[in-house]
Formats: sequence, C-alpha cells, structure tokens
Amino acid sequence: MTTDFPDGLRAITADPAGAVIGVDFDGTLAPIVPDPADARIHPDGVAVLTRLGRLVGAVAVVTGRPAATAVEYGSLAGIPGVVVLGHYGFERWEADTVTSPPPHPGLDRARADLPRLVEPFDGVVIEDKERALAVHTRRAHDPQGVLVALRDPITELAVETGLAVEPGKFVLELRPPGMDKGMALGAFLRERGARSVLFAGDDLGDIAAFEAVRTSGLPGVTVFSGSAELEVEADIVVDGPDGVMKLFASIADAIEAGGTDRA
Ligand SMILES: O=P(O)(O)OC[C@H]1O[C@H](O[C@H]2O[C@H](CO)[C@@H](O)[C@H](O)[C@H]2O)[C@H](O)[C@@H](O)[C@@H]1O
Repeated sequence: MTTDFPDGLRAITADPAGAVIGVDFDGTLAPIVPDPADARIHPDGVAVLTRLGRLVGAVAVVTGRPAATAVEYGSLAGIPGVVVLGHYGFERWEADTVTSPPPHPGLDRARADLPRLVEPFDGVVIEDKERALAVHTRRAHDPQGVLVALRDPITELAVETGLAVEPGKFVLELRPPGMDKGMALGAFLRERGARSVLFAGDDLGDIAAFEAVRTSGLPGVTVFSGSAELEVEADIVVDGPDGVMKLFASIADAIEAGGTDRA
C-alpha cells in the first residue's frame, strides 16, 4: 500500500511521530448539509481520528467554526492528540480548554446592519458565531445569484467595520482580519517541530493552508475533499468526506503495518 503513496505521504508513514495531520471540518470531516447547525462529523470520523491521533504527532482541526462548535459537532473531546484551531486560527481548543481573543469591535455594528442587507433575499440565513458572522445563501432560491448580489454590500460593511470578508461555499463571512488557515497551520507546524505535514480541505479558506504546506519546507501533502461545488488543485483529490475517511484509514493502516504506533 505505501508504495502507492506519494513521497509526502510516505514521509508521514515512515516517521509518524513527526507528522502533523491538518484537516478542515465542514465538507472534509463533516458532509455539507443545508443547515449549518445540522453538520456532524462523518460516521467513521471519530474512529478514524482516534486511530490517527494515537499514531501521529498531532491532528489539527483547522476550521472557520468556533473551536467549541467543531469539538461539539465533531465529538472531538477525548480523541487523543487532537487540537482545534477555530475561527481560522484565532481560537484554540486543547485539553478541554478554549483560548480566544476578545471579539473584534466592528462586530456589533455588523451584527446590527446585516439583517437589513439580507432582508430582501428569501432563504438567506445569518449564522452568528460570536466572533464572526456568516451569511449563508445555500437555502435561497438562487444561491449563487444571491451570493453575487450580496458581495458588494457585505464588502462595503466590512470596510466600514474593519472586518474582513471570507468567501466560501454559498457563504460570505464577516470576520476579524489578520489570520488565515495558512498562518494558523504554519505556526502550529513550527510550534510542534513537525517533520512532515498533510492538510485536507474542501473550500476557498483552505487554499491558504495548502499554500502553507507547500512553503513549509517539509515533506507534505495537500488533499482536496472534492465535490461538484468547487475544484481546487491539490496533490490528492478524494471524493468528499467519504474519501477523506478512506484515505485517513489507509494512512493509519500503513503506519500500523510499519509497527510505528506511539500509543
Ligand atoms: O473551515 P470549515 O470548517 O470548512 O468552515 C467553513 C464554514 O463552514 C460552514 O458552512 C459550510 O457548511 C455548512 C454545513 O454543511 C453549509 O450549509 C454551508 O453552505 C457551508 O458554507 C459554517 O456554517 C461556517 O460558519 C464556516 O465558516
């Protein structure tokens, strides 16, 4: 099996204790669903992450969700070796503790103004994540058309409030600037003294983390969790969260076959 792996993956299976496995939540660990509050980790996710968490240096879930939400929806508490970098890296959950900076001062104004901006569009939902606000168009009659119509007014509000616009799958998010998944992953790799890295993601916000893998100087692999909604270049393309689970299980198999379990 390992002979089929690209070099970056073989570096991970040969020296798992030095490996960081980074993974996005929605669309990668959890199937995409119409209502963000219904998203839950893939049925195989906890078992697969538990295997990997015991085998590799660390598993970092890097997500736009609040860290505590990813822990809850992912049933991540208690999985060994897992750290959650939430809000694109502003927040961190580790060993049952969340650390996060104070909310950005522009959020109050954005929270007050957003309902007026989205009011003309049926089916648009505002997800209030406390430290960011996500405007979802997936359940609108014309999700892409509404997304395009909202881009300019939301960008204007971002400029007025000092927030940044984070685009994603049928979502425009207003969030604090100065952090992205690439910065978060890069800092985590340095903190852990990683010797290899994999990052799996499915959305525009994950591209920065793919770039962090490429510029890390480490043997690394980028994995795109593919769907009909988006195409992004990566070393390995798998079929959504099902494919991510299969790939992660095959990595765990290969490490175990090499007898390198550190647990
Ligand atoms: O970084 P992620 O973990 O991928 O989070 C990115 C955004 O994911 C969520 O929205 C996406 O998933 C929803 C549930 O499947 C889906 O309904 C929506 O269309 C997607 O954009 C989440 O709701 C956002 O807050 C995250 O920022």
